[in-house]
This record gives sequence, structure tokens and C-alpha cells, in this order.
Amino acid sequence: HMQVHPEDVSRVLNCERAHDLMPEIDLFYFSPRKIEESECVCYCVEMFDDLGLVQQWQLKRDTLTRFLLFVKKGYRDAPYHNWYHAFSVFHFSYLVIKNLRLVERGFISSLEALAFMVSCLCHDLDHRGTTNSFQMQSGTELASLYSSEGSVMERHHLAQALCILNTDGCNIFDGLTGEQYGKCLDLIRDLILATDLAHHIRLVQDQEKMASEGFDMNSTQHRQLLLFLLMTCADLSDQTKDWKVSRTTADLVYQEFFSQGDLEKAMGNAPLEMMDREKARIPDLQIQFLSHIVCPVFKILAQLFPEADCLLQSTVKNRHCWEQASAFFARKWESGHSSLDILR
Ligand SMILES: Cc1nc2ccc(C(=O)N[C@]34C[C@H]5C[C@H](C[C@H](C5)C3)C4)cc2n2c(-c3ccccc3Cl)nnc12
Ligand SMILES: [Mg+2]
Ligand SMILES: [Zn+2]
Repeated sequence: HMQVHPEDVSRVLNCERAHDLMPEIDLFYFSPRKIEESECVCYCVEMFDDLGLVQQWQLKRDTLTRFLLFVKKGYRDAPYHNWYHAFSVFHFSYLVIKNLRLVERGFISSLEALAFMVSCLCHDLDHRGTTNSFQMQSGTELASLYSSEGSVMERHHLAQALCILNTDGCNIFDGLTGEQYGKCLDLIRDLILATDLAHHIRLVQDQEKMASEGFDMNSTQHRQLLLFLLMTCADLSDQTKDWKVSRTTADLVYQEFFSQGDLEKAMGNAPLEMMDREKARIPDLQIQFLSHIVCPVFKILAQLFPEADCLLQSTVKNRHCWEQASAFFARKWESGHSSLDILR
């Protein structure tokens, strides 16, 4: 099973570099993928501390460090669904809590902020770079465990998170009362399951209705829809960064999709077009993904929080870049070239 050695913990505890968070780390356009992999865990501790959560919930630094090292080890080296994805999703949760002042303004409680950040870190634990439908179609062991409830991968990510919390010296919530602990785990369960995009699609109309009606602080439904919206925004946050980050991320996602497509062909199943490296037109697929899923989500966020408008603007700008790429590609496709290399 996964091992974290005491010297790993002490090295992180003594890391000086991160004790003063680097300038600009709290700005929306900052890309966390710039941070050295060996310093990520230190920065996670500092971000929890910067939001007052270490103090508020009496998080012990050595327990938090050990927990974070286990989470980091709990990710595989898939092209996209690896530790850096989890770290960047976590960083976005830090950005929205800090920049939209979600706790001070009463949109979420401090416990919900803690659960939101921990859920972001854990939300894709032990991902294999394949989708829920692949699990079901190829009858993986995860499908046999969870397919009756749906959201197969997300249930596995949750199980892995709970397993780490139950590992000796890793229960970061041991300073919470029994009631707070129960509420926190219920939140983590709901938030990790909410990262299944098929689940999001069922909720998005209610989220749009909430944004047009205006957020009701006393509505349990609004408060839950907001937390789910924030999870989806965090999961898609690479698309709110500059074009280089947005395109690089698409590259990594399609490496996973095309590997899955190759597997499906080898198993005699026809992959979705977006998984088929022979058929997929990445610019057109990204225009659809940004138009149907990403921009609508950040439009809702911007309606609720005008300070988040810059996030919507950058997703719209990235979609425009794909439109230009698509036009450029179309000319190339006519003349037979089909790889993304021409975008470099
Ligand atoms: C750049 C980029 N492109 C992406 C293109 C497509 C899809 C995608 O799952 N599409 C859908 C399309 C319909 C309706 C639902 C369920 C399925 C059928 C599959 C969604 C995701 C993409 N994605 C993600 C991402 C976010 C959350 C979970 C998994 C992933 Cl991979 N993160 N970045 C990207
Ligand atoms: Mg996921
Ligand atoms: Zn994810």
C-alpha cells in the first residue's frame, strides 16, 4: 500500500520557501502548474493557513502534511488526471474563497470552505485516465463495485479519500466535534460525487435559475447548488487561464481520451468520436466543450459574483482561439495534415 516516510513529513514541515506565499498566487490568472512539484504540499498548507482554516479548525501541521503527502501519492501519473490536476483544482478553490470572500460574505460557512478545499484535493484520487462509461462497458472491478449507483469513478475517488482520512496520523478533522465531523464528511461525499459532469448537466438549469432569480442566503437548495457549481468551476479552471494553459490541458485530456479509444478498439468496441484519434477534430470538440459546458458555468458564476467576470472572459477568449485554430485547421485538413503540431 502507499507509504509516506517520516523524513518526507519533516522535509515539508521545514520547507522555508513557501512560508510566505509567492506574490500573485492569489490572483485569478495565476497558473498553479508553475509551482515546483516538490513545493506543492508546502503551498497547500500555506493556502489553508492563509484562509484561517488551520486556526479555525485546529488543523495540526504534521497531520495536515502527512494527509497531503498521502493524497499526492494517491494520484497516478495519467497524462491529465494526476496530482497536478488535483493541486490546480485545489488552488482554484483557494482563489474563489479568497477573492470572492465567500465565507466573510456568508455564501458558504467555514466548515463548507474546509470541505470544499479537501474535496478538490481528493476529487480524482487514483484516477486511471478512463471514463465512467469505459468502466461499465469493459466491466472493470470499479464498475462491479459501484455501477449500480452510477458515478463509478467518483465513488472510487471518495472511497480513496475516506481511506486516507482513516490512515494513522492523517485524520485532519480530529479537532472537529462529532457533529462537525459528520457534516464535513457528508459535504465531501456530495462534493466529490458532484464532479461527475453527467451529474452537473442534470443540475445546471437549476443553477441558471438560481443565478437569474438571485441567490437566497437562507435557501438550503441555493447553498447546495452554489457548492456544486464551485466544484465544477474548480474542475474546469484550467480553461480560465491563458491560451497556452488552456490548449496544453486539452492536449493532455485528449491523450487520455485517445488512449481510451485505442483500448476500446482493441476490445472490439467503437469509441465515441471524441475518443477516436482517427476521427476527433480537437478544435471543433473544444469549441463545443467550451460553448456547452465551460462558458455556461462561468457565466452563472459571473452572474452571482461580478468580480468573477474575468474568469468568464478568459473562457470566451479561449473559445475564440479554438475558433481561429479550427479555421486554420480546416485549411490544413483539406490538404491532408491532421495533427495539433501546427498549433505550436
Ligand atoms: C479540456 C477538456 N475537454 C473535455 C472534453 C469533454 C469532456 C467530457 O467529459 N464530455 C462529456 C460529454 C457528454 C456529457 C458529459 C458526459 C459525457 C457525455 C462526456 C461530459 C471533458 C473535458 N474536460 C475535462 C473534464 C472535466 C470533468 C470530468 C472529466 C473531464 Cl476529462 N477537463 N478538461 C476537459
Ligand atoms: Mg473526476
Ligand atoms: Zn477532475
